[in-house]
Amino acid sequence: HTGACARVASNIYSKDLAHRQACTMANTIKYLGQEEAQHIDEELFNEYSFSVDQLMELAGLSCATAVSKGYPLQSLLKSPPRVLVICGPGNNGGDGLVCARHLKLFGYEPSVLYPKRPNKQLFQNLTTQCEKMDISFLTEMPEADVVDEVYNLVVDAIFGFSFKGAVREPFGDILSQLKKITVPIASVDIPSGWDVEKGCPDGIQPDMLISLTAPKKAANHFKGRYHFLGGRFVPSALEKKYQLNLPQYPGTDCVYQLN
Ligand SMILES: NC(=O)C1=CN([C@@H]2O[C@H](COP(=O)(O)OP(=O)(O)OC[C@H]3O[C@@H](n4cnc5c(N)ncnc54)[C@H](OP(=O)(O)O)[C@@H]3O)[C@@H](O)[C@H]2O)[C@@H](O)CC1
Ligand SMILES: [K+]
Repeated sequence: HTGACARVASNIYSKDLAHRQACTMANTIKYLGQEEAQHIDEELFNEYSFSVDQLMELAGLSCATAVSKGYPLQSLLKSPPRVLVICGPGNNGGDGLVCARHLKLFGYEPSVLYPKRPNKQLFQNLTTQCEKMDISFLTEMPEADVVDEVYNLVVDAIFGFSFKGAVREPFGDILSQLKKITVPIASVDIPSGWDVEKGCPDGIQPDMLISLTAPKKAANHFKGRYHFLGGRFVPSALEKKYQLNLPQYPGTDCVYQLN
């Protein structure tokens, strides 16, 4: 009888343990490897028929929203509320252009540095939209001391999850200036120059990271103050397939603060 009770108890215990483990798993957001991030990206476009413009708009809006939460207008030390947005040659740079446009609508004064522009209609359109909204485009990267003097923060939209290998110019020079600045850096999806999975101990050290769709493994090495999740566009079937375990975004918000 005692043995039966113990067996029942241990059965209950192991079921309880399994349940708790499942709950813990369910609550643990997945950090993606580079290939997995690229597969999800392809699936969103090919299987779910989203267009790049759609997802980029939501991604860029998430970034501007996260910036406005971490660095509200009234908290900025320098007036006018200038922000430097640095855009790279791929979709991460496109997110930056969208982010700049929303920052302008939120009352910030963004300036964009966009040194390597792809010859694609989407990026030309995003550039025109910014120009028509009186967002200035810089012709070269300011020195670190000028950045510190003029801008309240820098949005790093240089490289995202497709970055590989040694940094090529002009981005090497830009990243070396960013390592010297003291104003905060808000990185879009991945701190630029970091290996997407392993990070980069001597790379830039952003104060904010906005992970899009789901964090990438590099986010394990992020030491800044604010980690936001953005890109609230993942259909639940896709989330289940990749076991992303995304948290519930509050209400209608487009960002979720992870820490
Ligand atoms: N589904 C999602 O989650 C969504 C993702 N979105 C966003 O897209 C981002 C991924 O975009 P992506 O794939 O276009 O690549 P990205 O990382 O911007 O960079 C590629 C560019 O960088 C270049 N390059 C690479 N290595 C280099 C090096 N060492 N040194 C110098 N250059 C280098 C490379 O040049 P190439 O090799 O072609 O010469 C290419 O031009 C993702 O992180 C997120 O922000 C949202 O917009 C929408 C939904
Ligand atoms: K980035």
